[in-house]
Amino acid sequence: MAGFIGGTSIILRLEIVKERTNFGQIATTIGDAGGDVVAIDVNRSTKTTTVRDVTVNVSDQTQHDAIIKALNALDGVKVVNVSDQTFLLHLGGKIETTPKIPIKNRDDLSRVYTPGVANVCMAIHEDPSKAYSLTIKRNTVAVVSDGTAVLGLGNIGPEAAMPVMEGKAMLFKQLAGVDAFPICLNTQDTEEIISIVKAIAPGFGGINLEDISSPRCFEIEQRLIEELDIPVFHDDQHGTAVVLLAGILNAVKVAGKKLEDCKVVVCGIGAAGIACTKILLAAGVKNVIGVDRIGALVRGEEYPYEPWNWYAGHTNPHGEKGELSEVIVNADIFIGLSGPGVLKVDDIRSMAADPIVFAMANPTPEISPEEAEPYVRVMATGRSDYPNQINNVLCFPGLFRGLLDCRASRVNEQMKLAAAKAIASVVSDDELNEFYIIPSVFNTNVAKKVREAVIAAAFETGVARRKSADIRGEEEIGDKPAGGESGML
Ligand SMILES: NC(=O)C1=CN([C@@H]2O[C@H](COP(=O)(O)OP(=O)(O)OC[C@H]3O[C@@H](n4cnc5c(N)ncnc54)[C@H](O)[C@@H]3O)[C@@H](O)[C@H]2O)C=CC1
Ligand SMILES: CC(=O)C(=O)O
Ligand SMILES: [Mg+2]
Repeated sequence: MAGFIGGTSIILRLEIVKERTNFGQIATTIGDAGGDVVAIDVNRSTKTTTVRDVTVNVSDQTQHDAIIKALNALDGVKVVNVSDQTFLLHLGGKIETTPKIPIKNRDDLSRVYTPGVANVCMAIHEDPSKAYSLTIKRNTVAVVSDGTAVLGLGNIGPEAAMPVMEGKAMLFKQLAGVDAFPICLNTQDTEEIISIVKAIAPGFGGINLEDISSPRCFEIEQRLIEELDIPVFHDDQHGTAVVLLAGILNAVKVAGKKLEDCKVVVCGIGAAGIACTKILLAAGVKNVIGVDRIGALVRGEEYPYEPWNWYAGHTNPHGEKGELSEVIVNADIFIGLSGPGVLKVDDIRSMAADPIVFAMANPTPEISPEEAEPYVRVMATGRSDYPNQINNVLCFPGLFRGLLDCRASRVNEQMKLAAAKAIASVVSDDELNEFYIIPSVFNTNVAKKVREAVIAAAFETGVARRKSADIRGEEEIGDKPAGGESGML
């Protein structure tokens, strides 16, 4: 098995000679090696042997290897096979296309396909806007990546990016009824990516750019916004920023801090770090310091990377210089969008009272909650296995549901701020506490509230292309598209 990141659940197929050992011994051996037995199934049994499938939670590759070694050393036990539940879940991919109507006979065939379909094609040819009512366009989003900044794993290529994009497509559908297609491109050339996305756009109601490294992601997004008439949204920038702001709005309430007075250190000044900084500045934060591998970004320095020159010119008002450990002193908030293990316990100890730490690098945060928790007031990560998951999944499903339903031409700042406030508002003041600053991904109110906020902002800012009366209510979220198109031919 390939090495794995983070905890996982493995299934061990064990052939056990009944006379030589018993299951108690096996369970003890697994436990002593650090594993947690969570399920046992009998696969087959004879008079002398039993084959059992034992599901075990393991925290890392070392523990995994230790368990196998200890079991193989037991008299009367043979490890026949080891499978990983996460890999099993990915076999054959995670999504499929399902027709909305069955083709039962020749008559159906002649309508959904040729010759009947030709009339529909010609109707769209005469009025291309009918693509919204007569094709899947009104409910589709392309999730486009080139595999260059996949989570925090880096440039791992388009094939390796597919599982993430399939996962995003699942979330789009389950949380907001949006049909999303994973599209991973075998090119890292900015112009080529722009031209490919423009070429595939006719079949889509929106474009979600994902895990494209900076600075190319900025130009790709900007050019596509200018050159396409459907909304284009780089999730790692804006989705992350929206959810970050939602979490910060609630975290400062818990910690009794005023956002505008906070000193904020952002580590990792790439796509997500820059967008998160921009939304914090827009929300009134005055003292943000950006830190990347070269240390704090300071006004007056010349950086080879253009976005950093902009960044340095708009942040760090007191010109603080140095490494993360130097500029984090007396900071109220740390935001990590860099990589694993960047933040140390001593860094947190040097922060102001009641520090807020958002270690958002995926899949391994800048510091583990176990290490940080004794020293922080509020701790959040991007992961689903800890409290306070700050992840763009809280934004993109509801945001695109809203964009598609009001047929917005673009995403603007007002929509992003409205979405952030909507997410924050799902946690009521009564519920708010250190371990619950952000709603769960499974809270169905999140996508509904984000959708409503986005639609309202789209109408206020004049980017909605449907009449408000044409848009049906929120009860549609999660089962089918909310667009009421029947009378629109
Ligand atoms: N929780 C969430 O919703 C999200 C989390 N992320 C995470 O944020 C991280 C960055 O993502 P992107 O901005 O898309 O990537 P990016 O490649 O555009 O930027 C990453 C930046 O972090 C810097 N960096 C890396 N290691 C560093 C270190 N040890 N010290 C200081 N700076 C360091 C890099 O130099 C680069 O400027 C990834 O781990 C990603 O998983 C990104 C988007 C959403
Ligand atoms: C969550 C996400 O989009 C990322 O880590 O890249
Ligand atoms: Mg991403």
